[in-house]
Amino acid sequence: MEATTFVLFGATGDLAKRKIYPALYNLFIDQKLPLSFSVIGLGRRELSDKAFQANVEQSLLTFSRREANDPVLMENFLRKFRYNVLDVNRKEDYQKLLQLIEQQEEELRMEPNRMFYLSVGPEFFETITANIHESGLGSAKGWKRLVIEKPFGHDLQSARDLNKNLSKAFTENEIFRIDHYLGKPMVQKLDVLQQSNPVLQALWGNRYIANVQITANETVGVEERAGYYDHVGAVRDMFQNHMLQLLMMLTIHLPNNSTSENVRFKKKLVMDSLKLLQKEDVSSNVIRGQYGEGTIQGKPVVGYISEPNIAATSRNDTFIAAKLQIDDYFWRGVPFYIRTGKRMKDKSTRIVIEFKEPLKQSGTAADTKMPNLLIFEISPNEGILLQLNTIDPLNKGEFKPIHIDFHESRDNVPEAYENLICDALHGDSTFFAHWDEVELSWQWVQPILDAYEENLVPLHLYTAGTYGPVESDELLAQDGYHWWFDDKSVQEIESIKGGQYAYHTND
Ligand SMILES: NC(=O)C1=CN([C@@H]2O[C@H](COP(=O)(O)OP(=O)(O)OC[C@H]3O[C@@H](n4cnc5c(N)ncnc54)[C@H](OP(=O)(O)O)[C@@H]3O)[C@@H](O)[C@H]2O)C=CC1
Ligand SMILES: O=C1O[C@H](COP(=O)(O)O)[C@@H](O)[C@H](O)[C@H]1O
Repeated sequence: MEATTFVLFGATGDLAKRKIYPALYNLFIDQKLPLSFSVIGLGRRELSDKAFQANVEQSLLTFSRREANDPVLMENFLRKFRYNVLDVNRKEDYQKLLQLIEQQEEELRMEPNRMFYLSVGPEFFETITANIHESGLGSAKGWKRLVIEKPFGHDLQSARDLNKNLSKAFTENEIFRIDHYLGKPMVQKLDVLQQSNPVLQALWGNRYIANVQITANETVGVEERAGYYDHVGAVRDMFQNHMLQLLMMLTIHLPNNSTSENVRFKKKLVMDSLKLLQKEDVSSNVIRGQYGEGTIQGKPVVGYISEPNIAATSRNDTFIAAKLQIDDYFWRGVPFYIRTGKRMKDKSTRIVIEFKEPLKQSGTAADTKMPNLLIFEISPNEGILLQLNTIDPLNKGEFKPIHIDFHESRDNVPEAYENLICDALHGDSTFFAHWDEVELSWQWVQPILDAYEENLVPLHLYTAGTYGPVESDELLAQDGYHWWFDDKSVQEIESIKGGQYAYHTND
């Protein structure tokens, strides 16, 4: 891998500590970092290199999933880290940074390849990229890359404005927009599973699939992020990015040995085919919710408007469920139900594919028969489960669902940030959000934002520790379906199977 200077804006922040340093450390242990690699951490506070390295070490001890107690390994890793004070608004700080980088590249005989990672608030993105451009930091002979964290805009117009400004300093091929759901190992496997298994390939589309359910439930509430979250809500925080990315990754049809260009092109096709909602239709296709007080894992929790720094009058959404339709050859007629919420009963991100029931449709008595389900467990557990029907040996004539279940041990699963940083170091943008799809995602979400703004969609209060407002069940019920793995469906299956079915986990 090519020599790289990893220039980290926001090196003293929360994301750097919790995700970026542990990811770099794991890549280092697995020998996936370039041999010639150095990190320059940036922030306003004064820190010596030693103090910075001590902070990095502390974050590894706290957050790394791997052992961080081998002193030699640790020393070798920390030696790669240096710190430099930089205020994003001070032009002279960029000149000092340029000198430091050039000096280091010369000392270490490194090619001038620079990866600029913006782990700072989005309000700084345009200032930083303009200064990288003007200062000459981005003009070296090697390659340059920009890694940015969501949010990529606040609505369609602001996303377009942001992109226009970033494009003045970096080309689209140089911009790596992180959506950490695209780094989750199961999400990265979705296309391979489809491409390399004819049994799945043959079933992939509207001929056999009745509906698809994509869920990302969290048990946590707003935590200490009121300032951010109360302005974005579930629709911007999770739906516009993570949830639509899951939809794209599941539904694209890729050729064998596809490239990042193929992925980008096919994702755009999916988003282009997504039926747009009119503002007036939002209330019949989208359920907006906000959590009230309740109990999570036996502990009482307050409602959203009683959380610290949230106004008692806040109408912010903490839950969204929506019905989407892809109007193309493969998916026409298959409803996609997507939901995500905070303070839900359990922590689970999963995709459930419910297959059509040919026996029921042809009028054959099959009351006890369950539909075939294919479930991709994305996190916190990773696995694939297939539900098939067989005959109950104790009660002939009755169907009994059986489960073919594969689960990956959590220890074997790399963190999303490891995968993504490794890909960015290789210049592979397959699992990053490309501008086309980001723009089309905002375009799809914009009528929802407008309808919320104009209060055209009711805000349903749901009890913390449940599966969201009952209205979200009705969204499926009107089409003859229900959410799988909520209490009702679990009981239904258990009553037939006579055993423990669900594998719910906690945050
Ligand atoms: N934390 C998380 O889990 C996630 C965060 N994100 C995104 O990542 C980004 C960073 O988030 P997070 O780490 O939580 O934020 P923090 O508030 O914890 O950190 C912000 C960082 O920015 C630096 N900073 C602030 N102002 C300036 C300035 N004027 N000049 C130079 N540096 C400055 C701070 O350093 P100093 O104070 O030393 O100047 C600090 O290192 C955001 O865009 C966020 O939306 C995305 C997903 C998850
Ligand atoms: O991006 C975000 O994701 C997290 C949920 O991520 P997960 O990997 O734990 O599923 C969410 O809590 C946060 O609000 C959002 O900004």
